[in-house]
Amino acid sequence: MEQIIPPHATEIEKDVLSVICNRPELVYQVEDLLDENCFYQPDYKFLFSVVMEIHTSGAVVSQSAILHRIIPSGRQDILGTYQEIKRTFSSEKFLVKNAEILAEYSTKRALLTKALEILQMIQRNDDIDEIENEVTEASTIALSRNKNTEAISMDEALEGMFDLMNREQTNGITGIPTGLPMLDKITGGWEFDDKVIFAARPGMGKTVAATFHSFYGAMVGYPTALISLEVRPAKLVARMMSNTSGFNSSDITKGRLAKNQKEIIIEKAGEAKKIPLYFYDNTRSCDINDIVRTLRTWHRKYGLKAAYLDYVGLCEDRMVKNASDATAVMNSVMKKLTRLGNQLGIPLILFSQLNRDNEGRGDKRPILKDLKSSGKLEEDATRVIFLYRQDYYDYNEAESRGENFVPTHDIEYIFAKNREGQLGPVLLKCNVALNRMYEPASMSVEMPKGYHRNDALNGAKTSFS
Ligand SMILES: Nc1ncnc2c1ncn2[C@@H]1O[C@H](COP(=O)(O)OP(=O)(O)OP(=O)(O)O)[C@@H](O)[C@H]1O
Repeated sequence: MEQIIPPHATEIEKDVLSVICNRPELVYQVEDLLDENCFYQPDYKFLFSVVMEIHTSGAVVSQSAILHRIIPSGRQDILGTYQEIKRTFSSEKFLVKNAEILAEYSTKRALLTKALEILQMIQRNDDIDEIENEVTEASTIALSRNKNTEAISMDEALEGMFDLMNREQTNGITGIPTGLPMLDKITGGWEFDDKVIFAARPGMGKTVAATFHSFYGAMVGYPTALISLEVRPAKLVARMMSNTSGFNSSDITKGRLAKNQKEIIIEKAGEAKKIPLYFYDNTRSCDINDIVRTLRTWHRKYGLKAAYLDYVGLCEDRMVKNASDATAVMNSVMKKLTRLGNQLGIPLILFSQLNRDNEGRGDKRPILKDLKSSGKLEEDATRVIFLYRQDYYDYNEAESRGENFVPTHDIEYIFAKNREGQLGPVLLKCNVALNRMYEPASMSVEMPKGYHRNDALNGAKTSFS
């Protein structure tokens, strides 16, 4: 393939650098417009990164501060370039304009790299879905070009408010129903901009909650992704069929049902076939980049309205150089998920495993501090819900004493963070053997008959019953 020289403008790069090296107080004018990738010439790129490091540390970008960074970095070879840039006179008048030109060149170079990748994929005859994903990423690069300079006008913001205000409500909520009205009352259902973190110790019911809520949302017609990185789809649906049939999920998966019971399961499975619930094959990859790409494809193909991920701590990220740095991996995973949720405009319901910090306390109910070791989870979440079942501890204690144990089926959904909503515990019921959640006043949640769609997010109504 013919070598293509990436578009760049070295003279403008030099001009911009000379202004900010001679008049460092002007750096603020371009700090949101430029990053080091906006510089093509390697020495200029390095010098810019040095200037920005000093600037973001809060220090004055003086000649001595610059030299103090260059000399220990072993890049004395760059001193000549720096002196030359200092001697160059450029007018500050064009600083912002020139910075915009560099940002544009940088976008064009990124697009060129992406376009060459796409070309190679086409030549290799790669899968069309993979190619489409790269094309989507290319348009994201192009769209993000003016993200720092374009304003949303008052008029546009008001239009957005009207869209929210006029959304159709179903059973008093605008978001995706959870299957539990008490929960919907507090949350308004999962909203398009939600990043919900469910956090709990192992065995507290994360997978029960993920399967129950995702099944319910899909059942009432919202195309939903259920990504479990530890339980295979066959076992996840066994839990769902356990809920609808009333047979213990392990009896289903271990082949312990009688013939007539199996017939009931076959009937329930027949009803469930059309439900728009999509499972992820976790044997293929646990890498967040593959998960994000998959969700983008499903959003396009199936019109996804919600995605569940059980659990984020199992995600890997091949882009993080030091894979053993769990905090760096988690932060990168959350950044990618948050960006995806914002771009697709769908709620993400993410599950997280807590470490043992709570176990040493008298009251073992988790608190926000327990999430701290999981990086930016709390920061990025719109809601944080801890799951807590006293039964779990009481069962273990009864067993160690050789006593009988009668479960209360109590489960607490503890809202530790809830944007636009109340905080504190909500007492619900959870029959773990049947994968069934319900409210204390009732025995079970009425699962909708057949599959119907009442799409409260966009007001569209269709029926598939
Ligand atoms: N078929 C069943 N019969 C009885 N108990 C069950 C059954 N299936 C699951 N459980 C119990 O239900 C509890 C919740 O299970 P769940 O898989 O939701 O936990 P989790 O929070 O996802 O934990 P982990 O991360 O360890 O999988 C566990 O204590 C588990 O032992």
